[in-house]
Amino acid sequence: MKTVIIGANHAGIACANTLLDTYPDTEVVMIDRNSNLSYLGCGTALWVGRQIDGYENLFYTTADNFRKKGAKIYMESVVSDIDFINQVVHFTNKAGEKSAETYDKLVLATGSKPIVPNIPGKDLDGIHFLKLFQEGLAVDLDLSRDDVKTVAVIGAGYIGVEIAEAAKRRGKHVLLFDAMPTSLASYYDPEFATKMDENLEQHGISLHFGELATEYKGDGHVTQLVTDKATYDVDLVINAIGFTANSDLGAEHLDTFKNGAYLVDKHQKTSDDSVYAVGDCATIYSNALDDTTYIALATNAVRSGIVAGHNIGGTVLDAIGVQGSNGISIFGYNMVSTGLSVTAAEKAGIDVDYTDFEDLQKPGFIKENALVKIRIVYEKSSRRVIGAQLASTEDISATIHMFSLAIQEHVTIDELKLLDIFFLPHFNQPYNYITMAALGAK
Ligand SMILES: Cc1cc2nc3c(=O)[nH]c(=O)nc-3n(C[C@H](O)[C@H](O)[C@H](O)COP(=O)(O)OP(=O)(O)OC[C@H]3O[C@@H](n4cnc5c(N)ncnc54)[C@H](O)[C@@H]3O)c2cc1C
Ligand SMILES: NC(=O)c1ccc[n+]([C@@H]2O[C@H](COP(=O)([O-])OP(=O)(O)OC[C@H]3O[C@@H](n4cnc5c(N)ncnc54)[C@H](O)[C@@H]3O)[C@@H](O)[C@H]2O)c1
Repeated sequence: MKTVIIGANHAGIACANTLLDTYPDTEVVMIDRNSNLSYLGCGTALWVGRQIDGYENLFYTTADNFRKKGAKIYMESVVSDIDFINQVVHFTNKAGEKSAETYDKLVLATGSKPIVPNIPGKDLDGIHFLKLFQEGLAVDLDLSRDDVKTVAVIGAGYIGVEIAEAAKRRGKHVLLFDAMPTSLASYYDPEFATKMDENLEQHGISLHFGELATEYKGDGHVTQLVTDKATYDVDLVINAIGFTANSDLGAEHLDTFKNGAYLVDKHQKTSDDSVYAVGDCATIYSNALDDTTYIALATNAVRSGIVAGHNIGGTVLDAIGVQGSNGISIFGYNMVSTGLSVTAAEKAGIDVDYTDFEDLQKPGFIKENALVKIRIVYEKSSRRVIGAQLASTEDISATIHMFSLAIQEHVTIDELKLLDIFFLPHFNQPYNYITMAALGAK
């Protein structure tokens, strides 16, 4: 059995490792257009903001590691065409040489691409995206220039907020724009997102929400950003208005979701029996929505790669769906969420209620202590938990995993009320915030 994997980043790597480690008789061929693989984009803001020493440790494997395991791997090779009928992948290397590989099974792991704001001036110099390692390098280099004083970040989602913090840490004047009225609006309800907004403002970031960029101006290099409200002098722009699936290769042959992602089943199989799709180029099943959706996260990429690897290798393994669990930590303020916010649930047509609670993490007699804010979202009719949000300067990150499992297992808000949660003053209160929030549910 010969498997060709197009895309050797997180999803493709997870699939290749599963096949190579568990099914040694499988022949694996990997093809990627990039010169590097396994870059953890989550570290870009950390090294650009000088919170870690450098980017070297943000790569967790190499092409040679795959060669050692017996795979054939082509880097800097762009797949231009797939003959799905004869099962052949055509690609071209950096030197312009054309090659082809036949397959028994094909894995599409081509990931995502940043959405480009289609406005005048978008091709000026000094306008960046932040998907690839190389793009992080370019931003880092520009931030090192003394004449770059003002940075505009378009999009206050995860990438935008993280890179705004990084640019501020590099001493720049930072303007952060979003079409929505708050930052992080896709992940948190306004009661939580505004806490992050206060945090950003307290650290000197200038917020421009509900404001749309309409034009970039400059003579070769960007010097001004025009929005529907004002014109700003800027030296650098970073676009971060979301990702969409990179699915051009198979879009005509395979069934796709509304954003173009390949529609996959529980085995990561597409509408073609020989073709699987994993990671950001594929759909994913949301247990909160109880429906197919699109969530671009490295965590989902890895899990879906493992599922495809086992099914191709011969072990039937069903994907169990995801909750879209996520987290962010900005200037020491931590926020985590899973499932749906009230806003997202309403948008999806789910009738929900929610319960909020806020208290110190630990008993008052403990000095190192901080407020924790929690919201649990549940469906009115079934009372199943479908979302949770937490915010604190304490590390509350592990709590969200429990809510992720609760959503996956259809736990109701009433079942959470008397859940056995341990108490130790070093960690939490006897009347801890999860129990108190659950008990407060209508
Ligand atoms: C700045 C940043 C921070 C992030 N932080 C987090 C985080 O903290 N947590 C989290 O869970 N997620 C995070 N993400 C999202 C995460 O990086 C993506 O979800 C993840 O990279 C998806 O992995 P993937 O392998 O599916 O796709 P990709 O990483 O997009 O990889 C696709 C691969 O396919 C190759 N390819 C595409 N087309 C072709 C072609 N025609 N021929 C050959 N090769 C091709 C590409 O070169 C690439 O290597 C972040 C992303 C960014 C950009
Ligand atoms: N900490 C993490 O887990 C982490 C970190 C970085 C990236 N990621 C993932 O990578 C993917 C891409 O991140 P992202 O930040 O680009 O996307 P995102 O979806 O997190 O945020 C995009 C933001 O852009 C805004 N927006 C959309 N169109 C706009 C427009 N025309 N003008 C102004 N604002 C506009 C949206 O309201 C949204 O707030 C996401 O799936 C994200 O979850 C995750």
